[in-house]
This record gives sequence, C-alpha cells and structure tokens, in this order.
Amino acid sequence: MNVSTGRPIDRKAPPETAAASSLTALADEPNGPRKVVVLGAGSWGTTFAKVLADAAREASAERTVHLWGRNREAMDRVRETGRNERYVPDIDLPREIQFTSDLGEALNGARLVVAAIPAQSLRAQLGAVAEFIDPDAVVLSLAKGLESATGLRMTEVIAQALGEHTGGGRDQWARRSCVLSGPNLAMEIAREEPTASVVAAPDLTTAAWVARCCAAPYFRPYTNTDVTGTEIGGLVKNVIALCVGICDGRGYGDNSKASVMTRGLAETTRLALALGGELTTLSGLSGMGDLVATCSSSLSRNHTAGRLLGSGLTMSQVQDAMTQTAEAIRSAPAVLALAQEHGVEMPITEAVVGVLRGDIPVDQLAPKLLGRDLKSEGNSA
Ligand SMILES: NC(=O)C1=CN([C@@H]2O[C@H](COP(=O)(O)OP(=O)(O)OC[C@H]3O[C@@H](n4cnc5c(N)ncnc54)[C@H](O)[C@@H]3O)[C@@H](O)[C@H]2O)C=CC1
Ligand SMILES: O=C(CO)COP(=O)(O)O
Repeated sequence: MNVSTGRPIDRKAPPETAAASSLTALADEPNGPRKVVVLGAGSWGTTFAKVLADAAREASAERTVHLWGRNREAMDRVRETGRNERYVPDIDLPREIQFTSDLGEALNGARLVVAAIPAQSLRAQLGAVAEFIDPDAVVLSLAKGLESATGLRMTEVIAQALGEHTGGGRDQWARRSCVLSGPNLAMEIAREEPTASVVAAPDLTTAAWVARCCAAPYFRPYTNTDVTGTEIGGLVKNVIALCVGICDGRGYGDNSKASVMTRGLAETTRLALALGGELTTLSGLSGMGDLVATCSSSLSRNHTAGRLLGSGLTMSQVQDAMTQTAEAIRSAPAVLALAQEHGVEMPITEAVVGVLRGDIPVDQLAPKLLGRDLKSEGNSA
C-alpha cells in the first residue's frame, strides 16, 4: 500500500504519471532503470545492493546492480567470495551484483545512484562522482546524519554538491534527490527478515519509481513526499538511541528507556515540524518505527556507542572500539545547532552533546534531564 495515496504499489506496471514527470530518467525508463549503482560497500550499502538485486529478480526486470567500494582489494575479495564478510558476515550475496572499485564503470549509464556513504564523507565523495554521473540520474540517500560543518541534511548536500560540481544547478538535483529511511538494521535485512521502509522524494512519481526498484519479497518500501521529516526522523533517532544505550550501560531498566524514547520522539517531532516536516511522517516508519528498532537493538552502532559510554568508557575509548559508523557522534552537535537556530528545545540531544563533549559526566545525565522545570507533555511545551 502506498501510504500517501492509499493505493497499492504495483511492482511491475509503469508509473501512471511518468510521462508527465519532468524527470528524464523516469520518462525514459518507465519500467525502472536498466542499471543502478550503490556507492559505499559497508553494511547498509552491501545489504541494499542485495535488496535491489532480489527486487529486480522478483519483478523480472532487466536491470544490473553495481556495488562500488573505494577499497580495490576489499572489492576483489567480495567478487571472488560472493560475500562481504567484514560488514555482512555469513551472507551469500546475489550473483547478479557486479562488484567494483572503479567509479566510472560503476556510474556509467546508471539512472539510479544510491549513496550509502557516511554523512561526513558524502560531500567529498560526490565531488569525485560528479564527472561520471548521468545528468538525468535520480540519487537516493541511505545515510542518517547531518553534515557537521554545514548542518545540512543529506539530500541538501547531494543537491548542493552535484549542482556545484556538475554545473546542473542545485534545484535540478534537489528535484532528483530522495531518501530511504525506516527501521532498517542492515544485518536483519541481509538475513531476509521481513522489513518495511519509506522512500521520500519531492514528488510521488519519483518515490514510487524508486520504491518499485527496491520492493523485494522481504523488503516493503512505502512512499511519501516529506523528504525533510523522513530525514530528520532517521538522523535524530541515532542521537536518542545513543542516549538509550547510555541507559543500558548505566544498568537502567525499561521505564528509563521508554521515557527517553518517548520524549526523544517528542523533540524529534518538534524539530521536524519547525523545518517543514509532517507529523504523520514522525509517527511512521522513519520516525517511531526506526526509533523503536534502533533503541531496542544490540545491532545498532549508535546504541552500542551509548552503552559503552554509559558503562564508563571515555569518548576516545568508545571511538577506538567502534569498527562501523555511529552517525550520532558527529551529527548530535549539528542537530543541536540546527535546533537552536530554529528556536526548538531538544533537552535529550543537548544532554547527549554535553556527554559527548565531556562537559557532563555520564552519571549526571539523568539528574540533568530529570531536574528541569516541570512542564506540560504537549509537543510544543
Ligand atoms: N547499517 C545499518 O543498519 C544502517 C545504516 N544506515 C546509514 O547508512 C550510512 C552508511 O552506514 P553503514 O553502511 O552502516 O556504515 P559502515 O560503517 O558499515 O560502512 C561505511 C562504508 O562507507 C565507506 N566509506 C567511508 N567513507 C567513504 C568515502 N569517503 N568514500 C567512499 N566510501 C566511504 C567505508 O569504507 C565503508 O565501506 C550511515 O549514514 C548509516 O547511518 C541506515 C540504515 C541502516
Ligand atoms: O539506522 C539504523 C536502523 O534503521 C541503523 O542504526 P545504527 O546506525 O545505529 O546501527
């Protein structure tokens, strides 16, 4: 079911309104792109390449899926073994995926470009991508972070960077930049455990075109047009999951964690609404759904980073212990700055930033949050 139109997503039929779309990629390839590429061969990029390949097979679509990683030896090993043991251990990847470390080969002719690169590295990588990217490509962001130097969301970074480097203009790339977000712990999806997600694009035709590309038997993408709300839900939940992890590390139980999650969703919603996002998005898959999954799961890297901090490790010890990206560590201060710029109160985020900066000892986090003035529960309070 399409959450915005209330109608089912047809996995095989061309989008009804593709002809009216100003996006060339969709009009030229109404049955979906013949070539898609995933940039970034970490845990989510590798898993999403599998989703795309399984989706293409399910739809009997003529489509090749390329997975690009920057490390040539690592990609050679993945090609030889059919597995990416470092990031998705014990998972046999579909034979249809073409593994490469050559950007030109990966991007040439790809009408859907999926960016699975951590938030703080995306802009630099887009600079290298620009000379190879199809000017009509649609770009899908998988990252859940804010760029710390600018406070921009990933679709904003994509539009700005590609607009600048390709000469195509920021507005043109903004129309073709979209995001996928939801309760999507990569390892569970790699094991084909049933999961839903949401694709948000500036228009529903683009969102549905992308959703059809990644609708696999175990992966169900919904659509919406609230790009801002979808991105804010996904990136702020990492900060809240880090706080819930701290609760675990301190040995607190379910009441504490449920309190942080609920009040965390309230402050996430305040920020999203202030930036133009929609309430329904925050109660949906990319809001509450992702918050529940990430805050409850030991698979979450943000939750893990928080748990280690809560158990007494220093920030540098935590960073040494993490082998994968925990976006909240770099994004949390940018979230707080964005909230302050828009006059939005985010006490949990503020407290987490205090802990990350070493200004608040981890055992003072709860007293600081609980000691604030009493107030009404309403979102605007
Ligand atoms: N792993 C998960 O369960 C999910 C992750 N995400 C988001 O996806 C994004 C990527 O995360 P993961 O794949 O999990 O991270 P990861 O830590 O597993 O892998 C990151 C990958 O990006 C590569 N990379 C880093 N900088 C790069 C650069 N400048 N150019 C090219 N490649 C670069 C690394 O070599 C590595 O292969 C993050 O924003 C994360 O929040 C979203 C949903 C689920
Ligand atoms: O975004 C995620 C699940 O939806 C993954 O969370 P972590 O990045 O904390 O592992």
